[in-house]
Amino acid sequence: MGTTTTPTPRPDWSLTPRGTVSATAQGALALAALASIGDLTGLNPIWGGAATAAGALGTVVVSAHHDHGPASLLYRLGCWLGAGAWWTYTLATTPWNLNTFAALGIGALTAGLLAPLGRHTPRAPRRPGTALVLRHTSRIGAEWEARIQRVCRLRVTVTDVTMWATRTGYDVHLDLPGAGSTLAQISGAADALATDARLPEGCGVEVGPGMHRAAVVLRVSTVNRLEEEVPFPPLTTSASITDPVEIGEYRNGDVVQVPMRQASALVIGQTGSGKTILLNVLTSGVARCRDALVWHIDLNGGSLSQMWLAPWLDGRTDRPAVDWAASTPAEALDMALAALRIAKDRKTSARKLKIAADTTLMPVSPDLPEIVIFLDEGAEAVSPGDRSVRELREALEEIQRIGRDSAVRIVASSLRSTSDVLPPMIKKMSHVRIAMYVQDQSELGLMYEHNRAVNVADLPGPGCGFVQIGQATPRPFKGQYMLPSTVISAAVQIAAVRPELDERAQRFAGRAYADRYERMHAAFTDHDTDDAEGYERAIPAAPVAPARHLTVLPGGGGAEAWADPFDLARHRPAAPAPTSAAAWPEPRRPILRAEQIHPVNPAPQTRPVPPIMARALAAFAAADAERLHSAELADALGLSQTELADALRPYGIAPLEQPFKRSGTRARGYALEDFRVIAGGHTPGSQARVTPGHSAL
Ligand SMILES: Nc1ncnc2c1ncn2[C@@H]1O[C@H](COP(=O)(O)OP(=O)(O)OP(=O)(O)O)[C@@H](O)[C@H]1O
Repeated sequence: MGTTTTPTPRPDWSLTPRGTVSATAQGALALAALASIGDLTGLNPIWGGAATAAGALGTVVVSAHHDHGPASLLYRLGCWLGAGAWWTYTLATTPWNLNTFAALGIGALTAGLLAPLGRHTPRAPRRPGTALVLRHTSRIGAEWEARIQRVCRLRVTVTDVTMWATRTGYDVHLDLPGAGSTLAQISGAADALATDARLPEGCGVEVGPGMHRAAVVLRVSTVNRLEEEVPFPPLTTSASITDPVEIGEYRNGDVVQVPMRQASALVIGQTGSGKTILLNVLTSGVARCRDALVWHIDLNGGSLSQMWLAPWLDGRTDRPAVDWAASTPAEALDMALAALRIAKDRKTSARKLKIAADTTLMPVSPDLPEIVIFLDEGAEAVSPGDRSVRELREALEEIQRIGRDSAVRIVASSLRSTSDVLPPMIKKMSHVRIAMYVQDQSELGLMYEHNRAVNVADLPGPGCGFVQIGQATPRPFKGQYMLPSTVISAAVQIAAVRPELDERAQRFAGRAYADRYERMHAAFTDHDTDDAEGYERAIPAAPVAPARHLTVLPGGGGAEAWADPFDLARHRPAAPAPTSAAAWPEPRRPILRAEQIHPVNPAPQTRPVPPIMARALAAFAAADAERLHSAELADALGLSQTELADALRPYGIAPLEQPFKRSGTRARGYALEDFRVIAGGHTPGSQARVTPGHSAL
């Protein structure tokens, strides 16, 4: 058994204080020694004052550096000032009397008793980003912290609140508390949070990821912007399919950008939800690209393709804007099989191109364009229950499976997303999923796998929808509003500049593709309007830059020859000119501005003023105003703003582009002049009367 030896502790002769008492005693003795030396050497008291000031300043700087708390700083400052004052006093007088040493003793005792205050106590940790929260938004941040605690039982930290540029809402940035909390817990409670915040009807809370896994962004809308119209912007034709297609706006004013180079898309929506208008916007977004072609499968009586083909059917363009449109299941099958052959061929034939471009994705170009097949309400036509269309369905499904790299993509639309009408594969393979206005929550549930962030209450009406891109949370948006006249002028513009299908693909597409124009002409001319004269009037003679000038065509005749409201609607301003003026057709009739025309004598007979015009004119008269805000006019006519816009659209009357101020409020609205013109009144200073083909815009 061995013995253990305990090492003898070595004596510690250092002057380092062992505790509060020794530190206090050492301090007092050192001070007394300094006072004695000062007295013996006759040191000037000014050095005492200087040493005190330097010590106090050093204490402040060092405390700030070590982030000492306020109590610690005050204690250290107090010690320096007390000791310094005592020493300076002894230099000015003498330390050798009882009172002076009594003061030193009391000072040392006080410093010893208060010593715990001097310990290093760092400030309370600052909540990340709290300093960034501006004063006027910090109240909002505090409210949301309390709300999330109440509704989700999570103690989150709001790090920032930013107002939207549109002033119609704000973003709340927050950090989750950890301890197993996830973004899903908050997004699942989005509806409850919106209710708790008492947001107005149609407004809501969108929950999205932040900069890291524990960061969350709440997009809170406080004004229902989805009720406002998003006009279709002027069309440009130099885009590439590798750029996303813009289809509308989110609540915060951000543009909805849909990637179309690699993604297939699915659009659902009940009748009247705005599907066709959205498909028109998507068609223009793809067809305007220098490296993409649109093919339509339109088994729905031509409701999608008709207007895109109209300028070509009418002989105004040499080729249609839409490269191929199928109106029968047989031709749709020919199209799908042709696209499939092209996709398969490109898989191997594009290999050299990929190596040359050193890219893993087939590079598209005007010489090798992407093909996007639009299937208008055709999902039903390829529904799983229908055996007769099995081949078409299988071909489309295979394109979705293999056509990403080969740049053959599908945009399918359907009334519903249930598996009895929509092949599950088409839904599964659609990277972009858009659900236009529906009344039934279960429809949205089926489309977005019952994502709890998706609520039918967030869609105030037609033209609104949810869009989901990839795995992102579906977000409400308002689609761009594309009018028939805009489609037709876009078709003219696109037909002039779009690419042709590459020769190799044409060979793989076969005879069905080579003969397509004849069949399209026959099929879609059949659907054309009998009123050729009226239809010609609807086609813009030449594109004009959007401007709210009164444009009147010369003419005469009786009131019976007035333009149909639908024609008037189609004479709205068109998009800007295509790349070359030579591409434009000759105008049928010269277009003159109001100030350029001579008065026309009023016709003896006049058509009765439409009731909506009469009531609107009365509302302007009652308000004694030349302009009225949309809300005011809608109220006066007992309509909602959307109903008012819908009622006036056939007459070509739309709100003024620029908002204006009335009673201190700035908003968009209508001009009396527009109603006067349509109602057959006289524009100020003019005797011009609207005659057939006249446009009020
Ligand atoms: N983006 C929009 N902005 C404003 N209103 C819109 C918009 N989209 C659609 N609407 C309104 O909804 C109506 C129906 O639109 P659209 O014809 O596109 O619907 P749909 O779903 O194709 O209907 P259907 O299946 O019956 O043809 C339009 O006449 C218009 O009043």
